[in-house]
Amino acid sequence: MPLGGRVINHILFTLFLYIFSLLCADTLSANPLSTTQTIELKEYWTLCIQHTEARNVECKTQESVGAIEQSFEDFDGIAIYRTDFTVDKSYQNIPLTLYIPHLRDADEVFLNGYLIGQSGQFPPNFEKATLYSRSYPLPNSRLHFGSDTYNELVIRVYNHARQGGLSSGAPIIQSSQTITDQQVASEGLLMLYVGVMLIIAAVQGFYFAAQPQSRDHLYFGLFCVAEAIYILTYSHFAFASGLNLNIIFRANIVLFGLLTMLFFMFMTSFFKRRTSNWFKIPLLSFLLAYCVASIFIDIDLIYHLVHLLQALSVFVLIPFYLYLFYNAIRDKLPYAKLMASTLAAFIIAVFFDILVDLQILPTFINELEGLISPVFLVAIFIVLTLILIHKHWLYYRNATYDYLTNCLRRSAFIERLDEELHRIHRSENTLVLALLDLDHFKQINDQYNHIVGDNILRAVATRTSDALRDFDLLGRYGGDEFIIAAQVSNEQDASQLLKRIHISITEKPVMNGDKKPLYVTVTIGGVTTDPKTPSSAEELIEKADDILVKGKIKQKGRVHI
Ligand SMILES: Nc1nc2c(ncn2[C@@H]2O[C@H](COP(=O)(O)OP(=O)(O)OP(=O)(O)O)[C@@H](O)[C@H]2O)c(=O)[nH]1
Repeated sequence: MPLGGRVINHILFTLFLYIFSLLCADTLSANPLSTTQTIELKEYWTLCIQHTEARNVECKTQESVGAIEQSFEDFDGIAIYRTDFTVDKSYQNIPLTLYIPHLRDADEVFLNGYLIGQSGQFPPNFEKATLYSRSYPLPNSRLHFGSDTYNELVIRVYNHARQGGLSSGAPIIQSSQTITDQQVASEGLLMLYVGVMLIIAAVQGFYFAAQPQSRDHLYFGLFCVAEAIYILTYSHFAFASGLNLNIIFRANIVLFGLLTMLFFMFMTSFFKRRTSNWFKIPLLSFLLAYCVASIFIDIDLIYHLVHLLQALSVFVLIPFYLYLFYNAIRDKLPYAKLMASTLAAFIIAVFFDILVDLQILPTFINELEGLISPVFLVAIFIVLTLILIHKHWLYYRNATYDYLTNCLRRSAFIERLDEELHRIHRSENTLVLALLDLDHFKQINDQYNHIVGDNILRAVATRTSDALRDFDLLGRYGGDEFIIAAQVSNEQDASQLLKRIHISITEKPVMNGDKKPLYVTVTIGGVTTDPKTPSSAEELIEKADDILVKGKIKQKGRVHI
């Protein structure tokens, strides 16, 4: 595995450790029971329903509070959850708050007959407050204190177009301070997630600008922007923004489609898969139609669309991605395994999210919701970003440096030489440019083998580089030819430098495993610039080449200047 891959693997491993420690912390703090005292609500709740079209009311008792469909099937209308509780006198001076985890519907909450809060709106101005948890302060003046006086809690829910009610568990009552702390913490986490997504998007935008043929940077950047906005739709900031909640809800659903589309484009682009148009065009058309339809479709029907997209993700896209991973690993594409495992973690999280959303998991598994916590997703996105950046860096490196000797490639050398010549001319200094050609190298290759030849090329590069200063230039000009450029004081200084390089290459043998040590000889042809006359890189290289060719004919193994 290349060094970069190993480094990323270590980072990945560390991140996963970090995530799991955070997940544990997250799960603990997500359960307010473990931190401060909670006022127990009765386990038994009465649930009454009234269908939109019918007048009669039906009631059942729930042993532990749950979704409406646990007690009544296919319900559409107003459901009323009722329970009672006592509050000890010691709470008289403590502000208390009722916290309801994620509720799909609009709701109104009554304490001892008084409306204490509502989210969303009931018809006729229906607004669906589906994405948010609720917290309602319980006014002390409305509470009855003492262990023998009961308080009545009623939660009216407008359940419409989808099963719901108190499907995420029972509400809790705690000190307002605790609930606020908790909400600030989770809102802070969301905002951190949004910030990280936007930073990643900016980084990807930068890399895309530097290398426009790499569309994966573009798609991943756009994906992160869409993800940031998607997460914002869940924030309390959106809830309190005054925007119509149905509009935020629709935006959330549209973004879900957009994210699916961008993820598909990113995956096919990263794994360089030319997906058949028979697959791609209908798929992208469907996703586009989904996004447009989510804006205009009647809000009652929107969940049918969502279910369609969820089915497409589970039955078509996830198998397709697994097929991509399989092919990439089989073809040994760069980063295939690492990318596949990171993306697989992300896909599992999304798949899990879909199952939680459809409420088809046993309740205890829902506890694992930390899997889709922002910390987990941020870690995945950071790993993806590192992989993309490393891929870009390798691309840049391979375009700039010679793979075998680690010297500049010819084109990169000429580019840097041009810059250096401008600088040298402005400061009226002198530069020496020299070509180094190994003597009888073909013979070495033929007599030993190419691996020995490669070792010699590497050794020559290292020795030359050691003889130069950090800011001098060293490049590989061709097969067994190297090129250097260095600032010198005058021609004599240049000659001394080239002799020093010559000695450092030839004085010691190159050790050749258990075979005998090999001495190499090299011919060097160099020119110096005139501080008063500007010269181009091409002119200088041509002159040095002339001197080298003539030098090789005249006397090999020497410095000619
Ligand atoms: N091992 C190895 N050989 C290479 C590499 N690139 C080029 N060569 C070989 O380097 C040799 C260059 O030979 P020439 O420049 O023609 O001549 P020479 O044998 O060095 O002879 P003179 O330069 O006239 O002394 C060829 O045999 C190439 O196959 C490489 O990356 N690794």
